[in-house]
Amino acid sequence: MPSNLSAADARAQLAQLITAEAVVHEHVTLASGIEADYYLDLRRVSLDARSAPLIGAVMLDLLEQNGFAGRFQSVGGLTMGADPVGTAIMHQSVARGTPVDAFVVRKTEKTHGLSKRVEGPDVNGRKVVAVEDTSTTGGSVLTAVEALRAAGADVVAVAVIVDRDTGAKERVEAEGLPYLAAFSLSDLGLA
Ligand SMILES: O=P(O)(O)OC[C@H]1O[C@H](OP(=O)(O)OP(=O)(O)O)[C@H](O)[C@@H]1O
Ligand SMILES: O=C(O)c1cc(=O)[nH]c(=O)[nH]1
Repeated sequence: MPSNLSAADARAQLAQLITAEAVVHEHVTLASGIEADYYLDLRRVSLDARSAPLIGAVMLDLLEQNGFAGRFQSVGGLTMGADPVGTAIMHQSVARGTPVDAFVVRKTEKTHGLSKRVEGPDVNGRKVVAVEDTSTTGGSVLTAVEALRAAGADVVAVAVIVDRDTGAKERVEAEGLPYLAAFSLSDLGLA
């Protein structure tokens, strides 16, 4: 990503790539069991060399614009959709001279080795942001929040790339957490 790209240009380019690469108009069953007539395959952008750096920039901008600059030390979420989002933010934070670490929350605790649920630099006592590629019910990100709290982290916010506008915001806010989304459905021409 060119270092002189403005925040608005990064956001516009990312929206264009999501629309072109990740929106699949197909009948699908979602993680929650809900049926839908489109799917956001955001792994197609979070693992794409053109868009991954834009994700880091747009998500850091979102956090900064909402007052979280310097207020968290680590970022990540429930594997696997969240994993490239957390690492994109980490790499962009390093590029900006304000480094934050990343973590991965396993779906279940590892049954050998150190038996960890949250991988990466220890989150105990740290302020963290829980991220997602997309949220539908918010169930996945709240699973991550629960695991992070159990590991001693102070979760300060939830941030997602795309909000599907199907209840995640309300569920996350009911947990007392700010819910930030870089793109709404209308930003992507889906509403
Ligand atoms: O808000 P929710 O209702 O929880 O749905 C959103 C979740 O669904 C997808 O992951 P999925 O469960 O498909 O698993 P994966 O990340 O392992 O592919 C996506 O990456 C979110 O994690
Ligand atoms: O709710 C889900 O499972 C879900 C929706 C979506 O658009 N994309 C995705 O990866 N998961």
